[in-house]
Amino acid sequence: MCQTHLHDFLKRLPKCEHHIHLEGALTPPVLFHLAKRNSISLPSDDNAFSSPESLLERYGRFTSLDDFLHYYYIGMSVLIHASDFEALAWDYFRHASADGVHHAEVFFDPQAHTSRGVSYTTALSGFQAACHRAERELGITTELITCFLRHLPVPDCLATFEDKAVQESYVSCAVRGIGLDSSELDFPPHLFKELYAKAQKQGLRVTSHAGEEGPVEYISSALSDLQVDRIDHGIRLADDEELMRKVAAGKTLLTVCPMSNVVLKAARSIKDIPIRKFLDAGVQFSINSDDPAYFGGYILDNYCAIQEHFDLSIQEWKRIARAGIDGSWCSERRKKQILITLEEVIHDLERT
Ligand SMILES: Nc1ncnc2[nH]cnc12
Ligand SMILES: [Zn+2]
Repeated sequence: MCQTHLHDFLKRLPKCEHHIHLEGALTPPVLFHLAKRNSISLPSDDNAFSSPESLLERYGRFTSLDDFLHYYYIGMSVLIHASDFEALAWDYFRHASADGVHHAEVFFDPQAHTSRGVSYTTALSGFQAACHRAERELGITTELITCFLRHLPVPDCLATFEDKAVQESYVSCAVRGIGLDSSELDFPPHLFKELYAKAQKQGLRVTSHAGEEGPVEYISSALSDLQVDRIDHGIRLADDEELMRKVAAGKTLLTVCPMSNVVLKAARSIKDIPIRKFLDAGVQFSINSDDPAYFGGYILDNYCAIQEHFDLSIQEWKRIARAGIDGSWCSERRKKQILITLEEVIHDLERT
């Protein structure tokens, strides 16, 4: 198939996105606009903040996950009102829709907002408004996931989890599950055993970032200590063949983010991401954008980057799309609808 046809096929492929931090959809122009409107001063001792262009240029030189997180937490300090959160998420959903996303399970970081005096309800109500609009106007179904910041003390995470407004959002199913993100090294999953046990007891779905910068042992700890349904990133899984076979047999979904891994130096290049090993071992994975405003691309850019470096077959793409549907936390009815679209796209392609 020629490149134009392939790009068209990848665009039409119905996608489920499982690994996108809504705060990571904050582009430099929107960041500067909100800083001005909300009278938030950006660091004056860092030249990167002199203009949206210089900030974007700095994003191209991240040296590690922590180097990125420094800018990520400063960036989100401009989010104050529910309408800011709504505009941010809506901007993401419009891109996602153009890229062929049918279902999106999106992360946000409550502690990064409550710690600077913005209430959980403010952030949640803005995000929810955008989710409802995405369903109404774009036909994208959504689930919200609260991520806990692993660099903060465990008691902080537990207190946030137990907070009345947070609990209400779980009980009402406004939020479907929990995740664990931020600096990975030195913050192993087992520290959060109590949090995850509580979440599961309440019937929440659970996932965790593991094996992004951290070693493969963090993946086994997330599986055994936290009993996660999914692993976010998980590229270090290829370092342990036995665990890789176990993950494949258990059909645990990895939410892989290729462009993120290269930009944050978790992988030297796209070709070093173990896509071929995962396919050969039968590991289920989806392809995601992580923080699209920071890593230079949305979900379709990530699909195209994988195609460019691995030259996958139509049937391999079908397997990836199918794994994304199976590993989603939406209803069985919704999964069936997306599956039908997938069959139609493949059928159309095979006819031409
Ligand atoms: N790639 C990533 N890893 C860990 N925490 C994050 N928060 C936002 N993006 C992240
Ligand atoms: Zn992430």
